[in-house]
Amino acid sequence: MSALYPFLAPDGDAGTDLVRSTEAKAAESLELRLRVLAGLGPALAACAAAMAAAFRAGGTLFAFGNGGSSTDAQAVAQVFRTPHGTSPGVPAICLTGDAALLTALANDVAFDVVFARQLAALGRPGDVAMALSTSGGSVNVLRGLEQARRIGMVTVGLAGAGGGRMAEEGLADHLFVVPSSSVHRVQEAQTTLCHVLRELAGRERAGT
Ligand SMILES: O=C(CO)[C@@H](O)[C@H](O)[C@H](O)[C@H](O)COP(=O)(O)O
Repeated sequence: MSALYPFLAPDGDAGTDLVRSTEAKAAESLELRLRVLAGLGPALAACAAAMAAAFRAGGTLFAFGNGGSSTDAQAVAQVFRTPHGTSPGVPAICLTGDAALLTALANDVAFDVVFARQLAALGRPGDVAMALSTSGGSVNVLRGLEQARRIGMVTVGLAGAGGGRMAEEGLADHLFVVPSSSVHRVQEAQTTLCHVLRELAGRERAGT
C-alpha cells in the first residue's frame, strides 16, 4: 500500500508497479526541486529584485512558451496578476492565450515570430519577458527573447537540459537551468521557480 497514493494501489503486480513508479517520479521531482532551489538562491533573489524594480516603474510581465510551457506561462501571468496578501497583483500577460492572434501570426508570418511580433507591438523598455522552455532551443522562444532584448526589456529565461541555445547565446539576463532531461521533471521544477520568483518579487516590492 502506498503512503503517498493509496488510491493507486489496486490488487496485483500491475498496481504495485504503478505505485512504485509513481512514487519514484514524485521522489525524483522533489529531489530535483530541492536541488535547484538550493543552488539558485542568490540568482533568484537578484532576478526578483530586478522584476520588482520593473513593476515599481510600471512595467508589465510577458510570459511565453510552447506546449506544457505555454500552460505554465499562463499560470505565471495569472499568479503575478493576482493579489497575494499585502502584495498587489502586477500587469502580467501570457502571449499564448489568444488563439486568433497566434494562428494569424503563425499562418500569415511564421511560427518562429509568434512571440517576437507580439512583443514588438506591446513591449516597452523596462518591461519583463519571461521565457519558458524545457529544451532551451525552441526558435520562437529564442526569437522572443531577442526581440525583448532589442526593446530594452529585462529578460528572464527558464530552461532545462543544460540550457540549450538559450544559455549558449546568452539571451537571458537572468537564466535558470533545471538540470534534467525529463520534460516533465523540468516543467515541475520551473513551476516551483516561478512561484518562488513571484513571492520574492512581491515581498521585495512590498518592502517586507
Ligand atoms: O509538455 C509537453 C509534454 O509534457 C510538450 O507539450 C512540450 O511542452 C512541447 O513538446 C514543446 O513544444 C516543447 O518545447 P520546449 O519546452 O522545448 O521549448
